[in-house]
Amino acid sequence: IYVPAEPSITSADGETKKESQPKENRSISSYWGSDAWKMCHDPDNYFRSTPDLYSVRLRHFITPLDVEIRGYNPLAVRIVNVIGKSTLDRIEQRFLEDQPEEATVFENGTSIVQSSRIADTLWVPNEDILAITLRRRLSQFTTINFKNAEQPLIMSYQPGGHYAAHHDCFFPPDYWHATMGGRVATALIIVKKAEKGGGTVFPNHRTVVQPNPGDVILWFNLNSNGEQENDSLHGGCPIIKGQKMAVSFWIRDKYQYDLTSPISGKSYRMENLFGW
Ligand SMILES: O=C(O)CCC(=O)C(=O)O
Ligand SMILES: [Fe+2]
Repeated sequence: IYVPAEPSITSADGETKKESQPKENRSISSYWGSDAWKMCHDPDNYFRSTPDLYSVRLRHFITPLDVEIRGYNPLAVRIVNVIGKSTLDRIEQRFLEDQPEEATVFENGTSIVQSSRIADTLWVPNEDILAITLRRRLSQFTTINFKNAEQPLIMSYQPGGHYAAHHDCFFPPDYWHATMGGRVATALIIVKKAEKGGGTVFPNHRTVVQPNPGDVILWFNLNSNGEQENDSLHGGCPIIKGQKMAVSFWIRDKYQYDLTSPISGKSYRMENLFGW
């Protein structure tokens, strides 16, 4: 396959700028719909909520790959235990050694601090050996071209931290859209798991994913026409106790030569993601 030159995407607005401003005096629950909020606080009741939800063990070359399907349309999966402990330690170490910043949300063309998202975040440059290692590993078991992803973002959530339900794609399109396309999919590596709370909720799939360190949650935000999948709505549930750490890869839809859909205008499916 043809592998394009590595793009050097930074943040959504093309540079990591941030406007520091005080947090509004607003409760975090006010950023959530009551339904999603309820799901976040009762994750066990939102596991097997769809009748055809199941786990599969794929034979990926010789490696077994356990995949928990949490939503079909669009696809949202949990891939179990695919990132090794030493790699997770490296991620955590980097976060501790470097200088994380307050998380921002992208609104009206600029990145702002807002209490719809409370976390500490650290971008890992694309050319950094850690980013290269992670991309290489993620490329081993999916058809996605991780070279066409934004630089990975390490996120740490403490009690009170959360990321209210949202879509990952930008409308109107962001700075990178013209050259790299939209955020077709998101891969979230789980580094540390909160003791209580901190699942990833997909309100329209009616499910809360409660992954373990080493798992990857992967979902599609766009269909093969580049249109937003409304049911890709998701959020990071509030942390009640402990700390959650994860790494996000927002994957752009240009140069995804192996991630093709036979049916134009339709959602990506398992066979597109795992390539059989
Ligand atoms: O922390 C989570 O569970 C969700 C993170 C998220 O929404 C994202 O990285 O786009
Ligand atoms: Fe997101």
